[in-house]
Amino acid sequence: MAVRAAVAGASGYAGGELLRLLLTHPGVEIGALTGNTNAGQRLGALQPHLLPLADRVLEPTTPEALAGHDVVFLALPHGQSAAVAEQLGDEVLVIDMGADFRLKNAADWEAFYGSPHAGTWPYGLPELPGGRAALEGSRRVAVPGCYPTAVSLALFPAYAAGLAGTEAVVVAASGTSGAGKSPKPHLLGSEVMGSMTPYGVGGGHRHTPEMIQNLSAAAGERVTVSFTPTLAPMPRGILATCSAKAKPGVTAESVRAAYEKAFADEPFVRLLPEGQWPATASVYGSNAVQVQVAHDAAAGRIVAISAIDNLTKGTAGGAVQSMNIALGLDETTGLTTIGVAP
Ligand SMILES: NC(=O)C1=CN([C@@H]2O[C@H](COP(=O)(O)OP(=O)(O)OC[C@H]3O[C@@H](n4cnc5c(N)ncnc54)[C@H](OP(=O)(O)O)[C@@H]3O)[C@@H](O)[C@H]2O)C=CC1
Ligand SMILES: CC(=O)N[C@@H](CCC(=O)OP(=O)(O)O)C(=O)O
Repeated sequence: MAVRAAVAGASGYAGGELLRLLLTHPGVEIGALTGNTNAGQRLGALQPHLLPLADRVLEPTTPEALAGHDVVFLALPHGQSAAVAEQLGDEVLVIDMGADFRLKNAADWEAFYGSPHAGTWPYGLPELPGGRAALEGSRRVAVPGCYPTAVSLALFPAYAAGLAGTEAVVVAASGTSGAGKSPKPHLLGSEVMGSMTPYGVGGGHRHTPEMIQNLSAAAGERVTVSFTPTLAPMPRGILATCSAKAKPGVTAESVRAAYEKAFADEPFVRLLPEGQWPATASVYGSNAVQVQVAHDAAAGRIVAISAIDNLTKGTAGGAVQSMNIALGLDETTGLTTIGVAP
């Protein structure tokens, strides 16, 4: 029997991508769709690509609208999820696509998000060591941020195998949908087209503590991350270029072997054949993650590169993958690794 799922934030980018995936998920029936300023609007006016839902009308995000569902997805801005979640019963599976429950350390949350910490939920990145076990049977899931998904998957094998030094350096380019749908002056078409710009430079980006949390857990010691995000003139996609010092004795073969072992049984992560490099175009609209790794012997560094679709594996696809695990469904149900080209 299908589970009934509500989506709060159905008018946004993350909510829209989630609905695109849920529409073809055989185990899900789509229930209430809620918004904020767009409550009362037809979904067809806001998400014209979701034709089967065009005549559904958005309700306001209230406990009454979200009641009576087996699963509630929260695709709301940071800081909005906790108040909604606490009105939902413990038996409902609540999947937060925002940041509210991702961090374990309250001081990190307060420093980067500037509000009291709401708590910590099981983290929705099954590929991390112990990741699946944390999600099985859970009724709460914190979906990772898009950059931490790309960066953690690129680097954790090197840390889990004890190959990498504790100071990681990451430069990642993201498509503009990562910033959400609400208008922002630096995201006007004429500002973004034909240009690339860094932002959040110097340790200021709120995804930094989340990457540190994941990589430190894999390493078993504190890892630091120097993270520079970059805005790229494309609607979707993240390309993360990550590196760390290679520990003494590391070779190209030992690095390759660690990555082959980490991803051997992963349905969504593809370690590319040597000489082939990840590309955002290859994962567009799919839940796939492309990874490649190299040992730069001259510089003494491990260089790992990943590509994801920020809206799919980076949020909505990751949310569906975690839902499947929490509900005991096949993890890949409703998800594809098949991209769109050209
Ligand atoms: N975009 C991305 O690549 C990723 C996004 N996420 C996370 O997903 C969440 C949603 O992001 P995204 O879809 O990009 O953002 P959008 O700005 O595109 O959408 C925000 C959604 O939240 C609703 N909303 C805004 N304020 C409130 C409120 N006070 N109460 C209830 N609903 C509200 C909006 O409704 P309305 O339009 O009706 O006002 C809209 O549906 C965020 O937490 C984001 O961090 C996570 C990973 C990647
Ligand atoms: C291009 C762009 O602006 N990206 C967003 C990341 C979006 C995301 O996935 O993160 P959250 O879920 O934590 O919001 C940013 O850098 O803030």
